[in-house]
Amino acid sequence: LGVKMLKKVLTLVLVTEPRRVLLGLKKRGFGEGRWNGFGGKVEKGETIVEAAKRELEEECGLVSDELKRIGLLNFEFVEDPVLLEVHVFTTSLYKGIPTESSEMKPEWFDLSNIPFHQMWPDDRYWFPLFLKGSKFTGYFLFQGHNDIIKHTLTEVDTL
Ligand SMILES: CSc1nc2ncnc(N)c2[nH]1
Repeated sequence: LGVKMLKKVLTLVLVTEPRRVLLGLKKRGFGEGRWNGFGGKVEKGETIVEAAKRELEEECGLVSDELKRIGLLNFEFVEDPVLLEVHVFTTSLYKGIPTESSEMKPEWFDLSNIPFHQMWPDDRYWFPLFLKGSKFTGYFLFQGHNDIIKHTLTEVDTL
């Protein structure tokens, strides 16, 4: 059996206002054409939270001092020996105006109108937990980028 060796630590930030959430349309690369949260890799010498704040500003121009940890998601792709460990954050406290970047085109979505058909398929599972304010941990095994062949998802009190 192929042993899953590599682990990539990534961040994902969901910016909310009372009745809407900010998502970014990925313009190129991994997840292109899907509405994503904002985030990316954790560089050497920065903490996970620092990375989340940096990526948020780089990808849509928003600066937030206060990110709240809400989830830990692990993704595996059967074709690829890298485990993605994604630290999920949310904030409603930020400065700036969502601005298109080379990576992302930001747009606000009403909470009753999340474009799940144009998002990563795992979102349908954990977004409802995020929207009701739960903390969660999950694991999703993908076949390609569209099919989830196995998953676990647990609401937790502490991460
Ligand atoms: C690789 S699986 C994945 N699900 C996601 N949901 C929302 N935003 C992302 N960047 C996501 N990546």
